[in-house]
Amino acid sequence: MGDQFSIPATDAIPALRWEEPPEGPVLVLLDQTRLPAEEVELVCTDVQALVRAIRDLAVRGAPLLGIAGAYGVALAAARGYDVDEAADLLAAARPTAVNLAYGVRRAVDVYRAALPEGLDAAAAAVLAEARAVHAEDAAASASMARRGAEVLAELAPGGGYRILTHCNTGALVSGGEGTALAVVLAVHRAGELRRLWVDETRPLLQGARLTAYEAARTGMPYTVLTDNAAGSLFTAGEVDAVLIGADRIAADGSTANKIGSYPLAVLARYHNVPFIVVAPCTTVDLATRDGAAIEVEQRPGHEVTDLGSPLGAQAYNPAFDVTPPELITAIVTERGVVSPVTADALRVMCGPWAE
Ligand SMILES: CSC[C@@H](O)[C@@H](O)C(=O)COP(=O)(O)O
Repeated sequence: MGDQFSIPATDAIPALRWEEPPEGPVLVLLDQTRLPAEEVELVCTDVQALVRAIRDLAVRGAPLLGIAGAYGVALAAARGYDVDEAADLLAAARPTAVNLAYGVRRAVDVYRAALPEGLDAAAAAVLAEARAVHAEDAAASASMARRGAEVLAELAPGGGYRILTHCNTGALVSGGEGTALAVVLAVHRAGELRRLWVDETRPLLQGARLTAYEAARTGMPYTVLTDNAAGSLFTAGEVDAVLIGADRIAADGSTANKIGSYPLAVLARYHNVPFIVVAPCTTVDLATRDGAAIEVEQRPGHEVTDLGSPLGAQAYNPAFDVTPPELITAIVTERGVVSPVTADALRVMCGPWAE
């Protein structure tokens, strides 16, 4: 079994970092299952521990999973484990966010290419690659924030925005400030955020716990609502735009994101409100043809029934749903914006490496 232990978190609260204490390299994660009640870090000394942290959602969110996957391969290499076996375990830890497989593959490719120079050189090369994946995501986040704020101004002119978001897409899922929440933060810094509506995001409350935590830390005006209150909010004319992230965007623009995203897209269309997806090109998977081809992770039923269902109650608990491209007003990446969402425009923006 993998080795994990907990320590109090520091002030800076990075979602993840690499450390090299005398006992050997470790990957330190902010344990997102314990936020906001406790800021505690989880120290992973081996790949099994990291895989468990990924499955338990201690580390989560598509871009961060890619970063964690790359560092996981680096950890295996640095500690002398079987790198191929570690890579397989990591890539299979969660199936929907394509970033995880992407980060693992990038790290393994670099490891294999460097192996003729020796094990130490290969371990150093793969760590450098993991750091590059991390840094590139930070840069992508900054670019998405800028582009997203511009798109919002075009699609919903007027400023003073009331933005509805779902799940958690901020610094907790990124090497930088995140995806959709990075855009919201840019709007807030520009003095144009009237209100951030935070869907609580059942069953694991990534909105009520994590987005609210980030909104509070950054001083945004925010309000948490139950997922099923969103319709009333639209009816009341209280939403100017919906901004969400993505776990996988198929070649046709179909977008898998946290369960409950698709109903928001339907509501947004009915109420004529822009529905904007913000994600790096590492989330675009041109090898996945369409929404039906996206594997949706099914989570354990107790996550749904724990709140008081009778013992033995069955649960339907998909982690994600898929929004078809025709319901998405725009997809914003670090490379540009597609609106309307078409397969050709996506390929031009994120190909050829996403293929
Ligand atoms: C930039 S994060 C985009 C998505 O990864 C996010 O919205 C999401 O659905 C995360 O789901 P989670 O199950 O918490 O990993």
